Amino acid sequence: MLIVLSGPSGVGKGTVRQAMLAGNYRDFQYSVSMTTRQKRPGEVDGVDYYFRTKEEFEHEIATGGMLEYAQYVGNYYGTPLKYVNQTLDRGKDVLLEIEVKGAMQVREKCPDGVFIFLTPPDLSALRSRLAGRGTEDEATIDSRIKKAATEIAMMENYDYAVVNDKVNLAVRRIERIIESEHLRVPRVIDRYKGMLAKADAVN
Ligand SMILES: Nc1ncnc2c1ncn2[C@@H]1O[C@H](COP(=O)(O)OP(=O)(O)OP(=O)(O)O)[C@@H](O)[C@H]1O
Ligand SMILES: Nc1nc2c(ncn2[C@@H]2O[C@H](COP(=O)(O)O)[C@@H](O)[C@H]2O)c(=O)[nH]1
Repeated sequence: MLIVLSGPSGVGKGTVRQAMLAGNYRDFQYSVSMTTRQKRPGEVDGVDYYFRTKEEFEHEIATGGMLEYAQYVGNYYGTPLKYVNQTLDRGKDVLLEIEVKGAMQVREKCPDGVFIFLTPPDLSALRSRLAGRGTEDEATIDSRIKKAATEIAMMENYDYAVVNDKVNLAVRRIERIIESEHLRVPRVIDRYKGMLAKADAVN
């Protein structure tokens, strides 16, 4: 199952994902994105992002290497296609943490994905989270907050909205969504088809 988690910058997507991976629900693989933005202190290439030049990123786009991509506050961000395909083929859930324009491209290509929008309790919480993170200057925080309003207006295109008031509560809400999505009859039938195909191959 492809799980897409969006929400304005600073809402806490990365924090919630890390809390999920540190807790009981770890049954998904995180897709590391590619970006042309500068590495922040402590970020590691291949772990936080694949940090690439604009030319390298554009080469990936031109050669069909991206599932989706978008420009966000002056930089490219995108999802490498190969990892997503390989991981889904292995029967694992994949989590994408991406902004709204990219998510809508994924919606077109993978309509049976699960699209979750993480919202802040209010815009002032968003600003104080971004400021508290200390990774952007004041002007960049302003650009990101400005973008947040249009991003929140895109929420109607998602399947679920989750408020990130408290990290542990947001984690629980997302886990419940994933668990019940796994029980949807078309997905269960798909899993049975896979099992039956394997049994046929053995007999
Ligand atoms: N529920 C919460 N309550 C208070 N602070 C939070 C909460 N969730 C996250 N934060 C804090 O908000 C800041 C931004 O969180 P985080 O980096 O996870 O956001 P993000 O949505 O992944 O941002 P970006 O899209 O820019 O990567 C961090 O300092 C984090 O510790
Ligand atoms: N469309 C995509 N958006 C992405 C991807 N990876 C991250 N993002 C989003 O970009 C902004 C800014 O991120 P930051 O790390 O510079 O704070 C944020 O909304 C991310 O979710 C991607 O692969 N595709």
